[in-house]
Amino acid sequence: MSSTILPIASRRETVRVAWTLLRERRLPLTIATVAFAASGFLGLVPPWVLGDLVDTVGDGGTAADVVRAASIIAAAALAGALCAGLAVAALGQAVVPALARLREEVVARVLGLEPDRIEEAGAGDVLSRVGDDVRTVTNTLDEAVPYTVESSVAIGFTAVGLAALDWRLGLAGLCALPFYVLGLRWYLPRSAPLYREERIAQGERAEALLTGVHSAQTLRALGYGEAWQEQVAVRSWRAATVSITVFRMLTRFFARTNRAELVGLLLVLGTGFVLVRDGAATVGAATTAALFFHRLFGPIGGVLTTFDQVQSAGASLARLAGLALMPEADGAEPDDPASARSAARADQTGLALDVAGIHHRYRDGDEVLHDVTLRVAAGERVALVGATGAGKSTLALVAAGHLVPSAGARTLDGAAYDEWGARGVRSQVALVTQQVHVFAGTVRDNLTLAAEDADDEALHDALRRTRSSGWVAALPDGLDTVVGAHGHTLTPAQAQQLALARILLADRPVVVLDEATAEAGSSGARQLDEAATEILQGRTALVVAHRLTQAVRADRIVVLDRGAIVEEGTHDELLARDGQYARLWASWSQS
Ligand SMILES: Nc1ncnc2c1ncn2[C@@H]1O[C@H](COP(=O)(O)OP(=O)(O)OP(=O)(O)O)[C@@H](O)[C@H]1O
Repeated sequence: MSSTILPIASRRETVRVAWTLLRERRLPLTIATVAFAASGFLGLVPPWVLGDLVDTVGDGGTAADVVRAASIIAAAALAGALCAGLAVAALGQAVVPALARLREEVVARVLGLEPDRIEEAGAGDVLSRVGDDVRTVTNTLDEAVPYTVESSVAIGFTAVGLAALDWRLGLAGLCALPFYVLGLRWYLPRSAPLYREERIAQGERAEALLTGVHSAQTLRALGYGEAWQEQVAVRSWRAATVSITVFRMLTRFFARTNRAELVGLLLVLGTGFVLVRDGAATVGAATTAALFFHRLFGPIGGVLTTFDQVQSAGASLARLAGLALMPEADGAEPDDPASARSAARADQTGLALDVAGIHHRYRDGDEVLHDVTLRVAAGERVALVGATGAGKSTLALVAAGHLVPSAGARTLDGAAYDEWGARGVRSQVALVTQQVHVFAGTVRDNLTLAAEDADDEALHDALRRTRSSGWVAALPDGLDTVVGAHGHTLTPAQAQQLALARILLADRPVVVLDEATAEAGSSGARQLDEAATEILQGRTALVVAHRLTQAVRADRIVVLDRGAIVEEGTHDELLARDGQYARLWASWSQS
């Protein structure tokens, strides 16, 4: 299940992460503590003054006594509100920057995740952590945490005040405690797993929706549209069912807290009655005790009702802390075998790439690659062809090191991918996929991503070789034109050409090409084919030939059918064999 693949911090680790973030904010934390305590103390004043007033009136007090009592209550309420406001503001000063830092760390870790790790975990899990979990923790810190702290302080002061009136009244109030504890003991073991289940169900629903939205066209083209809708419906219903179960559990829990309140108040009133009857306490003191206990309803209810929110935020915080505690982006460092090898092989043309016995199954899906073994010799250009859904892109991702296969071995220049490390492989193998991203920035920024130190001459050379010089020169500011989300919009073919130019600048010995931007026969396709020919020159290349013209020029063509290699040879050999490639070629040529 997706949630088990990315780490979740233990309770101790979560507390450690929270404390590490909070301890730099000692001053606002101290102010918050003092202000909360003052507000808790001031909250005792109204019940105490009212109880006192009962005795005063009983002893023949005047209207002036009532006015005095009302003034004291108003002043205490005002001061209490000011202290509570100050406390909440100071708490915000402490926790908001801490949360911002946690969010930054989480985002940094997510950006550093290897694509195959995200693939394995499911983008939904990652997104629900940086989205839902951050939102849950933020909302809880905004409302539930200040409320919980304020309520807890009020409970503490009121309990002490009750006992200070008369220890027997304190004891009577204390008798309600086991009922609250029983309620919590009923609630806690049920709530934590239910909240976790709710979060997982929400993550899976988000993932199903996202996949559906991003791959709508492909799913429809493959005839999976309805099946996927069914999947989304099943996951949505599951998320809704879990939420309904959570709601039911909360209702039963509230019934238990009401029972505890009833028991406590009856006991305090009964004890007060006995004490007054025996002359051990005044009516005023008994009134104060009942008001004290009644005053506990709000804070206790507050703590209990926010308990679930705080617990739920705790679960979210553990998921965020799990990401924050992950080591920073893994991979091989410059002095690892990757660099040593690349230095040793710098004078040679490409590196040999081998995949052997590859099987792959996407999460919850059928196997899409079955025992694929393929060698691309150093400097060789191999084209992968096959019908839609045959597994070409999957094999390309596996070969490029962007997807860890379910089984099988991969080597580069004779050394296993594990030995190279993720960064090591990436330092040798460039991948151009069907999803090309134009980064927000200038054309120059988009190019120098691949080679920071490239000068204008190198950039222009890369543009020329990828047939992009013309349209880049025609842009309002040439190389310095801002493109991407808020800039000049590039056509898909232009974006693809930029991606190819980046590959030239990155200068990797092995290239895996899986682009399908341009329609066959269009001038865009011709230019892209020329650009591709240029970047594959002198490199080991595995090319997913979406347009069969890309296959004709390959040294060898490999035909995939339903996840298995069924034919291999040159264009002429395969045409002569009159098998699957010949049929694909015939239908391609006619279209
Ligand atoms: N991320 C994914 N999650 C689940 N299944 C996937 C994923 N990507 C591909 N598949 C499935 O794996 C199978 C092979 O897909 P793949 O994209 O590798 O085929 P292809 O030959 O490249 O197809 P095309 O020419 O349409 O790109 C298909 O059944 C596809 O639905």
